[in-house]
Amino acid sequence: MANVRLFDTTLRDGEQSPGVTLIPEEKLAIAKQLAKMKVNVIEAGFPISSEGDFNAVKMVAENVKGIEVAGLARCRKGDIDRAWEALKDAENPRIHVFIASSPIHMEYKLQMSEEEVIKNAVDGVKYAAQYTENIEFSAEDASRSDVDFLARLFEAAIDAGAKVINIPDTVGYSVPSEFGALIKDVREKTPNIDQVDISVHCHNDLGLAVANSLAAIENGATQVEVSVNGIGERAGNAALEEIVMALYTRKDYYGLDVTQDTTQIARLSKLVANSTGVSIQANKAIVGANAFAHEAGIHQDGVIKERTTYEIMDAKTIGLDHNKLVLGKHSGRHALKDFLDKYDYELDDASFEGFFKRFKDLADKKKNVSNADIIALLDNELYDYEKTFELEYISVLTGRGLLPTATVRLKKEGEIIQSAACNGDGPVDAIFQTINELTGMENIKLMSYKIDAVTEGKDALGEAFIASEIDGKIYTGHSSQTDITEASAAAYIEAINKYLVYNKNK
Ligand SMILES: CC(=O)SCCNC(=O)CCNC(=O)[C@H](O)C(C)(C)COP(=O)(O)OP(=O)(O)OC[C@H]1O[C@@H](n2cnc3c(N)ncnc32)[C@H](O)[C@@H]1OP(=O)(O)O
Ligand SMILES: CC(C)C(=O)C(=O)O
Ligand SMILES: [Mg+2]
Repeated sequence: MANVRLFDTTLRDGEQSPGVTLIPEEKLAIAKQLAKMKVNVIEAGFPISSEGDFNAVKMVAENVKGIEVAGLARCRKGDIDRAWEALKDAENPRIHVFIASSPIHMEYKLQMSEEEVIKNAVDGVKYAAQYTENIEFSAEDASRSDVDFLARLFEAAIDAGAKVINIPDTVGYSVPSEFGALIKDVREKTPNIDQVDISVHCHNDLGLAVANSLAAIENGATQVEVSVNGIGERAGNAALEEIVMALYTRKDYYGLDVTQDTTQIARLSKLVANSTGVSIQANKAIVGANAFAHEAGIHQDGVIKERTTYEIMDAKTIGLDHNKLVLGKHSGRHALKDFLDKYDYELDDASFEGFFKRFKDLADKKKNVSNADIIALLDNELYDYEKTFELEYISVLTGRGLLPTATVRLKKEGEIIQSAACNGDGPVDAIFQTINELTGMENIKLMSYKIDAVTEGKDALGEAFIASEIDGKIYTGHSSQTDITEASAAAYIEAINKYLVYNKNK
């Protein structure tokens, strides 16, 4: 059975979501999870755009094997050299060059004629071809371009050496029947198109990214570009989980094999939400909190009698399996290891011992430890990076008629530094003021702060999310603890640590 190749751009277009900055270690953790899910290509970044992004692409290229790793480049020698420098140690590197093809972009942005765009595209593809045969060429804003010009541009790019041509709906303007027809037209009008994969890259400005991508697949697209949770520039990209589950659930209709491991979806989605700070709306298809919840009595009655009355997918298919072993304060290492194996988490021996201790601490405080609690605890330590500051001690004094005061002690590079106490407008503000004083970080602007409960019940774990602006970029932090003041402090410190890692070579 044929299949469509999945090109994931969470780490490139996804990172273009307003307010998202991922440090290289976060990109690596996400890339490893994408590889586990068996996507075909990971676009790890745009190496010329910054030192941090160059390092991230390099880290992914060097460490994630068995998968193609792509880097983006404009049709400029400097971009292509930089992309190759970052990608060269990948097992299967792909250079992705692009140039805009619509009249609006050519006239106002590029200030180039059609012939100049073709020349730049051909020169860019040929220049990339000295490094690798694996070249993808994108015609930015293809859906607002003249189709005869697109066909000429693609013909020239293929002759120059492109192996994949990408047809983006860059501004999410198309509607499904029209976008499907565009793919068909390009196929009919581009004489050498049979030599290459046809890719699509759809944006969600009108909420049609997934529908447009599926229409393209029906009209012969062989690669689809997606991002986890649909994040990306403006309203985002086609959501990976929606495309995969549409093809999987409606195999009867599309007749395509799904080669991805769908059971990795839930974990991937949570990892991306935690790392980017872009939370998932409750009614989001596939991965929203309500996606498998039933509220109405008639539905509940139907599901109790036969699940498929109201469920077209089984939650287990996306990895929301319920572990039968009950883990709690009486569980030992074997049961916890079994849980980690089942959910495919890899911890080395030293990290496992530390995690086992934290699990026991949690079980002492919380009667019922759910799978979600354990996964939230694991998510605190999914990727290892240089943590300059660590929380050593915290206490907060607050109440009616009291001036909220926090006392905090931190470790800096493993050594305990002095404690400090500060007042604030509220207890959380007092914590953050104290951390600012201890770390010497006076230039932090708190953009958002949120506390969620991981599960229900008064002993639920509290999950804190922070987004802070430091030197014009946003850094996020996340932590789950039984004590929300501790979770808030740890999340705030995580954002500071990420800033320090991101800027350490500057
Ligand atoms: C549709 C997309 O998602 S495309 C990817 C968009 N992603 C990003 O832009 C994120 C990363 N970008 C960046 O960090 C910066 O924009 C950089 C480093 C790439 C470039 O920065 P600068 O050199 O300061 O240029 P700036 O971004 O202001 O302008 C873009 C320039 O590239 C040109 N350009 C745009 N696309 C292309 C292209 N595909 N091929 C060649 N030139 C291009 C523009 O015409 C403009 O040229 P000009 O300076 O001669 O007017
Ligand atoms: C770089 C290209 C593929 C892009 O992101 C777009 O056109 O939206
Ligand atoms: Mg895009």
